[in-house]
Amino acid sequence: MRPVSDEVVILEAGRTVASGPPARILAPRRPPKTATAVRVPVDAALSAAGVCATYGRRTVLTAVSFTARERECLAVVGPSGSGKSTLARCLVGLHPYRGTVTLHGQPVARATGDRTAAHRRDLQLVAQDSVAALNPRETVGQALLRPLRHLRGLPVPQASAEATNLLARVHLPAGYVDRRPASLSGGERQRVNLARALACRPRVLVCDEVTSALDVHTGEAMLALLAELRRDLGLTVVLITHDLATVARWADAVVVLDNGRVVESGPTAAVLRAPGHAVTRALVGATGAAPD
Ligand SMILES: Nc1ncnc2c1ncn2[C@@H]1O[C@H](COP(=O)(O)OP(=O)(O)OP(=O)(O)O)[C@@H](O)[C@H]1O
Repeated sequence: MRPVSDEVVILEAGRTVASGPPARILAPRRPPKTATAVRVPVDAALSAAGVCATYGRRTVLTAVSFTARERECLAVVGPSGSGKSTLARCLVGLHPYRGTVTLHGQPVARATGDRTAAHRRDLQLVAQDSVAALNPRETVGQALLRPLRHLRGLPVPQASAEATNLLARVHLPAGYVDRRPASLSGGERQRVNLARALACRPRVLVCDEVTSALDVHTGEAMLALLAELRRDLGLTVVLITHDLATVARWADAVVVLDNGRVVESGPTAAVLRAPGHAVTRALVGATGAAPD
């Protein structure tokens, strides 16, 4: 087709976004060099593409990209200070970032306040510090009722019944609805935390060092519970940890962060058998996590 006008104007939402000779404006454009081309698998549950984050002027995450497939346990590992918790906070909208986070193919807004209610429900964080995460003045029942009433919109009788179901789901007795956080063990508090995240019926859980404050036995029980929830509820779990022994036992795939960058990623068995980066080798060496 031969252009017949001297100038083309492109309007978007009533504003001129481009104008000029047809040959320039209508020519197919190359993607900008800074764009991150990411191929996302069809069964992707959560994807990060080129995520960058700062604290003030200090960059702590640089172009972090990965994909967690549906029902997968994807571990994010790295040394202390490598940016794991910051990444967890970016994923759930608690820390500002550049780049794209996609949930089941839909880009999510960068701040929790701007996210759709569905995105806020679908993507839940279980934080490391179960003491700080729970209000000491609230009973377990009150902590569970809030998301059930406000995010799920359940009336009180159904919300109360569902609170009991959630406690059963995390293997706690129904009578715990009347307990307060101070009267719970660390493992029990972390289960309440998990039950509260489950109250939203999420599709993806981001678990930030959820076992680091627990003894080995209680931590294993928590990881076994997460595996059970993946199987029974079809959840995808992003497991943030510094412990490669945990990764070896529970994760399908792993992303290794160092100094805010992804230095290695892939299926757990392959990465641990032949770690390609010095940081991964050091983590494997520290925990003796290499598979048989
Ligand atoms: N609130 C903050 N203000 C300024 N810098 C911060 C803040 N929180 C974290 N940082 C810095 O950002 C970097 C990444 O921290 P982050 O907590 O994300 O790492 P991490 O891998 O989770 O570490 P750890 O395993 O020790 O918990 C670190 O250098 C840390 O000092």
